[in-house]
Amino acid sequence: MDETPTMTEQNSATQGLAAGLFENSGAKRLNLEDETITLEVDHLNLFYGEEQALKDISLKIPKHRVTAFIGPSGCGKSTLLRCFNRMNDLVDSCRIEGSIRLDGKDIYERKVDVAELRRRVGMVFQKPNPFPKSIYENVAYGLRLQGVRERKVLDEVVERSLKAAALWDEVKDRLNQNAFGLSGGQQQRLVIARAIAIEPEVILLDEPASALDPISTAKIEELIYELKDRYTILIVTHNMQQAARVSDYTAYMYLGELIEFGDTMSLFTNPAQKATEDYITGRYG
Ligand SMILES: Nc1ncnc2c1ncn2[C@@H]1O[C@H](COP(=O)(O)OP(=O)(O)OP(=O)(O)O)[C@@H](O)[C@H]1O
Repeated sequence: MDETPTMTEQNSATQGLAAGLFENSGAKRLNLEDETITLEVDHLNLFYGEEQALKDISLKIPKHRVTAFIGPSGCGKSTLLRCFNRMNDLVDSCRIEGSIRLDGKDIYERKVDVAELRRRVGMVFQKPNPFPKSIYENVAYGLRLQGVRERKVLDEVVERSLKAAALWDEVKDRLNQNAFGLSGGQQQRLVIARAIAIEPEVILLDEPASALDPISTAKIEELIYELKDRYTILIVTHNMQQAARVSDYTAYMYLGELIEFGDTMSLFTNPAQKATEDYITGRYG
C-alpha cells in the first residue's frame, strides 16, 4: 500500500503542528519588505578545503528581530552563523566567496578590523564559557580590554548588563565569587551579560539552551524575547518548537543550501517548499 501522504494530509499535518506551536504565542505575520536590514548575505559560498559547506546563500537579516536557523545536523547552520563575526577565519582550510554586509559595509573587506567587528557582533556558544574569574570581572572583561578603568563606569555597566541578562537579582550579593560557582543556566546568562556589556549590535546564539534544563531554557527564551528590542539576534537551534517560540523569521537549511526563508509563522504554517514541510512535520529522513 502506498503510504505517501497526500498534499491535503500534509497541509493538515503542518497546520496541526503549527496550531500547537503558535497557540497563545502572540506571534504575528511579518513582512521582510517592511524591515530595516542589518545583515545582507550575497551569494555566499564557503569551503572547508575541497568540501563546500555553504552553497550560494543569499538572505537579509532584519534589524531588532530574532532570526532562527534550523535544519538537520551538518546542514551548515553553525558555519553560516560563524560567518557573521568571521569566526571561520580561525579555520585554516576555510575559504569564502561572496559577501556579507553589516549596515551596508562588507565585513570581509581587507581593511575591516576583525576585533571591532566581533565587538559589534557578539557570540554565545552552546556550552557556557565563563572565564575563570569573578562574576563581576566576567562582565567587566570587555570594557577592561577597551581600557576602561573607572570603577563607577564599570559598576554601572556590570549592573546594567546583569539586569538586561535577567541575572542581577540572583547574583547581586556575590559579584566577587567565581563564575564557575553558578549553575549552567546562570553561567549562560552571565555569558550573555558579558556579550551585552560591550554594546554589540548583533548577538549570535549557537544553540544557547541545548545544554540546559527546561527551566533554564525557558529563562533564556524569555531573555531573547526581551533583548530583541535592542539587538538583532540570530539563533541556531535544533529545536523547532524553540524556533517557533522565539523567532520572528526562520531560515531552513539543508546540505549547505538555504531552502526557505520567511517570517516564522508563515514558514511553519504554510511553507512554500515541500522539503521544509517534511522537516517541520518530522517526515524528514
Ligand atoms: N572546522 C571545520 N573543518 C572542516 N569541516 C567542517 C568544520 N566545521 C564544520 N565542518 C563541516 O561543515 C558542514 C556543516 O557543519 P556545521 O557544523 O556548520 O553544521 P550544523 O548544521 O551547524 O550542524 P549541527 O546541527 O550538527 O551543529 C559539515 O559537513 C561539517 O562536517
